Amino acid sequence: MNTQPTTPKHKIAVLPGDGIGPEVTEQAIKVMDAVGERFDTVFEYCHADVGAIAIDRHGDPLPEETVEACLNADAVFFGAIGHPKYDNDPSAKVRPEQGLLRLRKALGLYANIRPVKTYDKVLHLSPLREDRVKGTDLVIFRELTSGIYFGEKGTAADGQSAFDTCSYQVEEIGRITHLAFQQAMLRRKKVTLVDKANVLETSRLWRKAVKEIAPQYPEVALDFMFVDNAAMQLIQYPTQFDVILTNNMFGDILSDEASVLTGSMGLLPSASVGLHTSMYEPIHGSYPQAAGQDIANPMAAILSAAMLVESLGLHEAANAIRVSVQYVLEKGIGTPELKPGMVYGCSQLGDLIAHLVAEPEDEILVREEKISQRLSTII
Ligand SMILES: NC(=O)C1=CN([C@@H]2O[C@H](COP(=O)(O)OP(=O)(O)OC[C@H]3O[C@@H](n4cnc5c(N)ncnc54)[C@H](O)[C@@H]3O)[C@@H](O)[C@H]2O)C=CC1
Ligand SMILES: CC(C)CC(=O)C(=O)O
Ligand SMILES: [Mg+2]
Repeated sequence: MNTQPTTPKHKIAVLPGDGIGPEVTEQAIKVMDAVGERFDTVFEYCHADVGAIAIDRHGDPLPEETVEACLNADAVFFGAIGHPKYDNDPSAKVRPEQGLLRLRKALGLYANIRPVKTYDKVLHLSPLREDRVKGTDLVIFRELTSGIYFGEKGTAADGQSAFDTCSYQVEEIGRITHLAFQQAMLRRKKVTLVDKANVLETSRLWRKAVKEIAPQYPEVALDFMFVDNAAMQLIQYPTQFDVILTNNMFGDILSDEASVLTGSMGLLPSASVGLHTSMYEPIHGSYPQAAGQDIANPMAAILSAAMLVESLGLHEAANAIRVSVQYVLEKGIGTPELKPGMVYGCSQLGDLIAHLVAEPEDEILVREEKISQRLSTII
């Protein structure tokens, strides 16, 4: 009888999408393969189409086989979708974004978790004052399958008016609220509900529903902030936040804003979780201006891969990825949008981070040598 332990295998559905999506996804996969080798884990990938590429190939931004691939996987890695030919055509009936929204719904991904953390040694990457961003460590819990992005919408026949409806059910608010409070219990025990309860009925429902749940977590302090103020406070005094809980649209907007604290949209990862397979995706879009140029920052995608790996229980592997990304940034290595003088390409960074995660953390000196050796072969 063969008593050899078998190498664990994880099935990952990979949806590269459009624009820079395929480029950053390729780097994330490189890093996952490297970390898998080091920690004796195999990732088996099943590629599937979503977004504009899926419209081109299948006439549908979310073909049924893509949903099947996701439902049959242990986790989904998603790049980005979106193409200017649809962004510039308001009358387009089928749009890449519908693929993403439908996928979130099909997988029941009601919570999008977006961590925002600055590292002391790379505070200078932020365009904001270092003393303001120092110590930022917050996480946004964005409701992801309801609200105004999913409400009834339409345009009048004469083209003179249009509407989008925002509606929420108490149950939809409750399930993400529990996740946010559970996360707060593991952190600094503070939840800030961001809403517009001075104007919006749905926001008043959020306040009521969240207040009713809060007593189940007596150690967690709950406070409330209107979204316009929150947009300002996030830049002015970001360290006041621990867990931000908010609806779909406010979370979408505030998290792009929050990326400025760290220095780039290309640095923020996310996890979307809910009823079925979880999905890991950078917060950025398809950044079409950069597509095919090898200049997009792959770190958001690579850090999303770290969240994916973590979700599979591979904590050391996830940590190896995070440590390597941080190390590279600390060494002043990055894509051009981060700072003048950072001139590395998307694939160079993927190669470098894959190389770093492949071996155990060495002493700094050994790493220094490894970095310069590696750079000399990939530049
Ligand atoms: N999750 C998704 O797939 C998303 C898709 N979109 C779609 O993406 C397309 C472009 O939308 P935009 O509003 O321009 O948002 P975007 O996120 O693609 O880009 C906005 C800006 O962020 C910066 N940026 C984004 N990703 C970066 C990266 N990896 N490295 C360095 N800089 C980066 C660039 O300065 C870029 O101009 C649209 O079609 C939109 O619908 C937008 C947001 C999310
Ligand atoms: C299609 C959009 C809702 C995507 C987006 O901006 C996001 O999820 O951050
Ligand atoms: Mg967004």
